[in-house]
Amino acid sequence: MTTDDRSLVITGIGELVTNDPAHGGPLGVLHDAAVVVADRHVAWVGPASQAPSADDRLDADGRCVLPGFVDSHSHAVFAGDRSAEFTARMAGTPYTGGGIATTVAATRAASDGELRRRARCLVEEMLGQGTTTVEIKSGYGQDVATEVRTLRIARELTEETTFLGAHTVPAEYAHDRRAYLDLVTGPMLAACAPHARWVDVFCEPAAPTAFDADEAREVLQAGRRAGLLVRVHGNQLGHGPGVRLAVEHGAASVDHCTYLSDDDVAALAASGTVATLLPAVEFSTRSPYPDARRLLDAGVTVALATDCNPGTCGSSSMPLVVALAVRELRMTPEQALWSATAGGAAALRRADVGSLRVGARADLVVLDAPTFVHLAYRPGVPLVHTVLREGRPTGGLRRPAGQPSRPR
Ligand SMILES: N=CN[C@@H](CCC(=O)O)C(=O)O
Ligand SMILES: [Zn+2]
Repeated sequence: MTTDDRSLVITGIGELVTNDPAHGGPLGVLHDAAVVVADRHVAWVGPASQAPSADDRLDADGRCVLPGFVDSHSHAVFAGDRSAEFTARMAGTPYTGGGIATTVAATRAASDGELRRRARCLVEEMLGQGTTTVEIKSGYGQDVATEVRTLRIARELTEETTFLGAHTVPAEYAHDRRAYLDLVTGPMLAACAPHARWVDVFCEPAAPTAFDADEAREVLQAGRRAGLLVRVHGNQLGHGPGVRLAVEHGAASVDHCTYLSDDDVAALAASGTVATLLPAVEFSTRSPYPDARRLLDAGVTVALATDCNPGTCGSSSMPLVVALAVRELRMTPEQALWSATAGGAAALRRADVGSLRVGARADLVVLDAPTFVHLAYRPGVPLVHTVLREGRPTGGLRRPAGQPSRPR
């Protein structure tokens, strides 16, 4: 199939989601469509009957094709396992963020090789489920050496890397938070900034080891001075200052947004900050879901992401997130798919991913389904047939040759 110097035409697309409003509606859906890929980018989109020829051809055989998912929030570099914490939570123990210390200890003790192997596995797992762009945070090192190690490994896997030294205050600084803030905003930031695009902070006064408004402001200001762009973990466990702080700092995104005041919603609606919702976290922590409809009705841009991490979301699956967004957040299938693709791109300030318009990166998913609605209609079913990243086929979860597709 396509290499850098060979073009590819994908024909037989029963339903094509472009996310290009020029084709109508936010999803820009075309039927009986074709896409031409050249030089790793989308070169042509239109009716199959008018498709230009290309060096190679892929017949989608009536399947649905959509932009690759953009998972704008993950913590994919870590060691250890917290399934026991999950079991306790299912028996009624609430999530407080305290378990992060368990992952910090395991991550510090792990070799680069182990961290790299585990992170690669997770990113491969994501790719097989249609995620072609992923953001990865540090935050399980919480010392200079381990934060740098985790960011270097993240950088091998994605350009969207985030410095989250201010995830929680580690145990050795529990009685001197000031000293940890000085470390995070001083030597740790200086060592990490070359490996990161973003700075993030867990601003959550309800969590004893996370950061309050003044502390979080200090972290974001230092990150900006170091040339990093801002994103924030906020309003996950209770009402608080996270959203206001994110808007005040021109953050690309504030993530979680479970507990919002009317002022928070109004501030988001008047800002360029995306609200990123992470419903697989509420699913995995048995917590109340965020009110997506309230945000959408107010005109806030909403993204959906996994938050894949060992504590609050063991899932790497954007199809699961889309299904939860429809079932539990009451988003329409159209809204959920947009938020999981174009919304994620907005949350990462990326114009080149999240859509299949001419000039976009040729990141696309062929679903073994006639319509994207099946992502929510058939939850838990491996519907991803083929994934192309930058025009190249990936291993994905392709059905072995000769095995019949399920009826569409
Ligand atoms: N809220 C903070 N951080 C992660 C959870 C990290 C953990 O519990 O290990 C989150 O986004 O949910
Ligand atoms: Zn997170």
